[in-house]
Amino acid sequence: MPAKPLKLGTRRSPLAMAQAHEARDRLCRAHGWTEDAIEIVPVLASGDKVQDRPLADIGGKALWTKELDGWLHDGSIDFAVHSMKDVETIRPEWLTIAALLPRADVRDVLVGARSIAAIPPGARIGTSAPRRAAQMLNIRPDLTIVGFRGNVATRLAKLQAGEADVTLLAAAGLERLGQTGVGTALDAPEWLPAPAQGAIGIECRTDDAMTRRALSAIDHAPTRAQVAAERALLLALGGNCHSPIAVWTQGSDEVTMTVRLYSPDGLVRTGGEATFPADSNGPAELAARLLSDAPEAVAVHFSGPPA
Ligand SMILES: NCc1[nH]cc(CCC(=O)O)c1CC(=O)O
Repeated sequence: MPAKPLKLGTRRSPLAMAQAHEARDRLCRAHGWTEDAIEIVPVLASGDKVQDRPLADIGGKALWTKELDGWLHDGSIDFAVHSMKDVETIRPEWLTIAALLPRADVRDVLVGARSIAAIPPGARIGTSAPRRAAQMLNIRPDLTIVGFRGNVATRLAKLQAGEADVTLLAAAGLERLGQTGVGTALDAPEWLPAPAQGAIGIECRTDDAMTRRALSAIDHAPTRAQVAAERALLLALGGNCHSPIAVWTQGSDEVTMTVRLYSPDGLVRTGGEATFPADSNGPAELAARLLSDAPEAVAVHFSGPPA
């Protein structure tokens, strides 16, 4: 057992809490600790406080980690558990992603229709994610997008209340909330997930050797390989949460990445696929190739690699 309980910081949405419990269970199991070795410390994140506007318009992914980053920095917590999909591509040096838990189902789930083809003409799709909106409009330009923020239960309730006809949710989130019967999972390569979807990451202070060592015991190498490749791709594309990008990675030592970039209205799309060793320059090379091929309507949403 650690000398005193380790403090695990998490957002307090039901999904974030489920993920925090999964992290605690895995860590205790790996080290033979009892549950009281880890104290769960929940926070209401800025991203959860503002529900009426798209995240991309109010400050982006930083709003999911701002409070927990502060608590890590001042020592109020020892580590923080995040959906890697929500963690910015560039993180401060003093933070380290010390563990990635085994990736869950990476797919999106369509709720409200049995398939994309079965969605009635002109139906309203509830989503605030640029990738989901663009991907759907690319396949079904007749559909209308309506903004749809909030946690999983809120979005399902909004759908029930008729605020939209169809919505899209991550299979991983539904699974972790025990809602496995909901909707139809959409398969690649027709429909691609978001970078790092389905992966839970644990961050701690880079100089906290003890916590890093404890977390390394539950790091899942294949997930790390895929998430690292997807984050390297995002970095080299200069994408942010406004940029409609979809990516699907298979493999671990050697990875195959299938990528699509869109204009926000979904009308213009470019894409590519490549296979390379996970720890190579492959993601950056693929990004450079995609950007050099990208039509203007797509390219303006990607700024390229940082200078
Ligand atoms: N954008 C919010 C968010 N961040 C992570 C997940 C689901 C879990 C995951 O992808 O790891 C969700 C909900 C959703 O997209 O339906």
